[in-house]
Amino acid sequence: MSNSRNRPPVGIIGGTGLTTLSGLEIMAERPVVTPWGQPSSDLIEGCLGDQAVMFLSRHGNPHRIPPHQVNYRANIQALHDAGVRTIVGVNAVGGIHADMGPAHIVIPDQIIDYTWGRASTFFEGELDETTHIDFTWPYTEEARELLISAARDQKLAFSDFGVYGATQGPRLETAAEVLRLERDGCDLVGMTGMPEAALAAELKMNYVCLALVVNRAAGKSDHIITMAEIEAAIDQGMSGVKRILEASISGLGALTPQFS
Ligand SMILES: CSC[C@H]1O[C@H](OP(=O)(O)O)[C@H](O)[C@@H]1O
Ligand code: HPA
Repeated sequence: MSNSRNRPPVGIIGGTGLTTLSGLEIMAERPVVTPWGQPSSDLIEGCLGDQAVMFLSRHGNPHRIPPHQVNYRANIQALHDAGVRTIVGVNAVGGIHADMGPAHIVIPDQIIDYTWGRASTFFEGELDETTHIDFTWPYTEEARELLISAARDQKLAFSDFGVYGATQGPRLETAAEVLRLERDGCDLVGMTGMPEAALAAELKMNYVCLALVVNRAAGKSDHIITMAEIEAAIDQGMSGVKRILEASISGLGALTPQFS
């Protein structure tokens, strides 16, 4: 049996409400620069149980980088170059689907990208050839199954499906925009799911999203969205997200890399 501490580290990108990862046994904190510039935070190298982990804070630590200004390319490249082959993107989202209310956990299976103007590919500039990756299934199914079985074992309220609509932000949506997202088939709305997932796919990395609903999407409740409501849902739900990470991390570390 392979020693899990010798396996490639699993990358965890923490979002809103997960700027640091409690429970992580920290070994080193590495400032990194990539050809695309600086990632959002230092890479925190540590262990979760017996599995090596590289943690990166998407909005920086402290949380200061808005979703449209995250350097997604630097974040994914930094994790790739640190040996990561599987990434879990943790996301706070608004719930559109009626069953996806605050503190509900979702492991989505699809994305629709509504973002614009973001540096969204590694394949540009002086190229020898054009590259069009397949992106039919944006999340690695084996990784999704590991999160789903961990959520089930932990007896958490969760959904094993969902279409993540990635909006530009940083403002929240109008009620009409959410109705349009719903007509399009979106169950969740967030601002950071893209281009993060596509960039990981371009570098042939396994990628999966672990989403925590922190509010009902605009127009889907009888009140406007407040930061107090979002913080309360994070307080209520983030412990479940961490339990899923802890319970699945060893399996994630053992996933077959798409490259060596
Ligand atoms: C009102 S909170 C919005 C903020 O939270 C989500 O971030 P992340 O996906 O990094 O957890 C959302 O995408 C926005 O950036
Ligand atoms: O309602 C939302 N919309 C977009 N992004 C979000 N992130 C958390 N909640 C939301």
